[in-house]
Amino acid sequence: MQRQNIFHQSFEVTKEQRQALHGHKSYILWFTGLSGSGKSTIANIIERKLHELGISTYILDGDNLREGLNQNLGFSQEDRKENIRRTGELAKLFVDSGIVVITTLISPYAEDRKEIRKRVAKGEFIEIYVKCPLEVCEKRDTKGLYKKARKGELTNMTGISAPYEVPETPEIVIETSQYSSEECGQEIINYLKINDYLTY
Ligand SMILES: Nc1ncnc2c1ncn2[C@@H]1O[C@H](COP(=O)(O)OS(=O)(=O)O)[C@@H](OP(=O)(O)O)[C@H]1O
Ligand SMILES: Nc1ncnc2c1ncn2[C@@H]1O[C@H](COP(=O)(O)OP(=O)(O)O)[C@@H](O)[C@H]1O
Repeated sequence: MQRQNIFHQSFEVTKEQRQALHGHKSYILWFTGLSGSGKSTIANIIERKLHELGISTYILDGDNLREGLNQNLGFSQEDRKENIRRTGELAKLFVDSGIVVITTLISPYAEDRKEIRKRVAKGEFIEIYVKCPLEVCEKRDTKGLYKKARKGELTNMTGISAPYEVPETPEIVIETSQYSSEECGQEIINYLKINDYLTY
């Protein structure tokens, strides 16, 4: 990899100026959790609520990114690492553009999530652990993936044949087997309000 002839370019308009134009801060709402835990459902609710509050948002969804930007990646530990790294870099660019970016990747490895936290300024990485027991996710099985994994038709399935490392100190934990999706969404909005994330 040739990095020695690369020169970082700076431009006149700053992240802070873009944030001021939008009228709010920009940051990453990084959802992490098992397949079927509720990441996409809650992200959808959050985006709607933020949109109604006049906040500019964008969702980076794991499945959707794998259709394009990350289409050459599978589900080995190495590929997941690259998947998270690329998505983290993309999310960082969204933050620089002044937009609130919501990511909904399983992101099962603690180290990969920590790397992204290190790449952005303090307070710009809000880790949201979507907590839900494997048995509940498996019962939901909205995509039929757990069934396939149990039958041996799908390898490296998170929670079954690949690990999920629970976040140690996430900013927010939501329990989707205990509370309704609206209640979980509201909990995140409350966190953002209390911690002054909804204004500039
Ligand atoms: N083996 C295996 N394990 C887990 N998930 C699988 C697998 N194969 C396909 N899928 C589908 O891919 C979605 C997860 O992709 P991600 O990019 O979020 O995964 S990761 O963060 O790189 O671990 C995941 O989406 P969610 O169910 O929304 O989590 C599935 O739709
Ligand atoms: N409290 C809840 N929060 C989120 N999803 C819930 C909840 N209760 C039931 N569900 C259901 O669980 C499923 C979660 O699927 P999804 O949001 O696609 O999960 P993920 O993106 O983590 O794979 C959806 O069918 C949703 O309707």
